[in-house]
Amino acid sequence: MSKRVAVLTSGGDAPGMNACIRAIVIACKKRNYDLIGYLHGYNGLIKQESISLSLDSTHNLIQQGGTVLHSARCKAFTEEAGLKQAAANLSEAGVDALLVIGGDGSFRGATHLADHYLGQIIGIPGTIDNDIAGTDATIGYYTAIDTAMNSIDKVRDTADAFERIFLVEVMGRHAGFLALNAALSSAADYVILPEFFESPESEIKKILTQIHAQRRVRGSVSFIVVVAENVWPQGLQALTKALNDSGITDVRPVTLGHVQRGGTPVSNDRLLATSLGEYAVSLVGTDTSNVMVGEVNREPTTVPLTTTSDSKPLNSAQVALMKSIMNERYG
Ligand SMILES: Nc1ncnc2c1ncn2[C@@H]1O[C@H](COP(=O)(O)OP(=O)(O)O)[C@@H](O)[C@H]1O
Ligand SMILES: O=P(O)(O)OC[C@H]1O[C@](O)(COP(=O)(O)O)[C@@H](O)[C@@H]1O
Repeated sequence: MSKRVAVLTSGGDAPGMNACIRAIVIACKKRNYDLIGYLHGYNGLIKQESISLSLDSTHNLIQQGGTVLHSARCKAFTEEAGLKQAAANLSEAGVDALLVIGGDGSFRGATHLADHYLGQIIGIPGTIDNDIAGTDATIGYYTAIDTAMNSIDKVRDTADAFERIFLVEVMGRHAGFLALNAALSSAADYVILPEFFESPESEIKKILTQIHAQRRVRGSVSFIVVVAENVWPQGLQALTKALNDSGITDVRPVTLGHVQRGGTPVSNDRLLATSLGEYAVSLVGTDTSNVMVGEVNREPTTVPLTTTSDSKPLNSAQVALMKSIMNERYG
């Protein structure tokens, strides 16, 4: 039986969201489903701002960063009136299934929408932070690692030239996946992660141990500290000052910021986005609802939307590697 499907992108945009939209368009076309795209995240649902997505719209889409549906954070959707309006609009538009590409906040919103909307809701994980339980990786995460790594490589060039200490802040909201992988892949010297942060004092002590030991072994060389955002109280400037106060001068802070959200998606993000988009559409018309699709060990999975905010541990082998070759390299 033909279905009407809707898709939107919500929360922080992530490279690969367009690749996912492309897969959804193709999968819907194949099954003869109608597809509409709501614009600006949940705002589009409330304001009935939508576009039809035809096969023409998929041309050259897989490699584009950002999202052609635009994204947003929508305050009105966190209120009962907004949720009810969105549900009423979906019913009026005859939407049988809503696909939400977004992060854990978007899935919390989708869970609340399910109290008012009787159609199917399927989440697809899209965020550079990889902070969603129920999937090994999220769309956009792999590209953001590469972007951060490439930026840190460039910082390394100037750090080496001046034999300076650089602090590089990497995104991730309250999770350390991006910072850990960016640090490992760029051969940083130390990484500060929310998962292991104890106190500024103990962290400064550990950094100083590494800097002094490294200088004893190798002389005056560069030293790169990757810092996950939102970890250091009062931010990177405060960490710079704390190091200055400890006798380490010539420290430069660099915040990578939103550059990490942009760019053409790398192959792993395109592949994940394409698989998850197709898989989500394959569930339309089944009894499965209020779930997120994901991939675990390269196999498609579904988990209840309500569990996607559960805590997700860092990979233990990577943590051991991080300690061995970075944070505890010199004992
Ligand atoms: N508890 C909630 N109830 C309703 N909507 C929510 C809730 N939490 C988040 N949302 C909606 O999801 C949007 C995106 O969430 P946010 O946390 O900003 O990004 P992400 O989905 O990337 O984690 C919010 O702007 C809001 O519209
Ligand atoms: O774009 P904003 O609103 O400045 O938000 C920045 C936040 O968004 C992110 O880039 C992505 O987070 P979400 O995917 O959870 O929205 C975080 O890493 C960062 O903390």
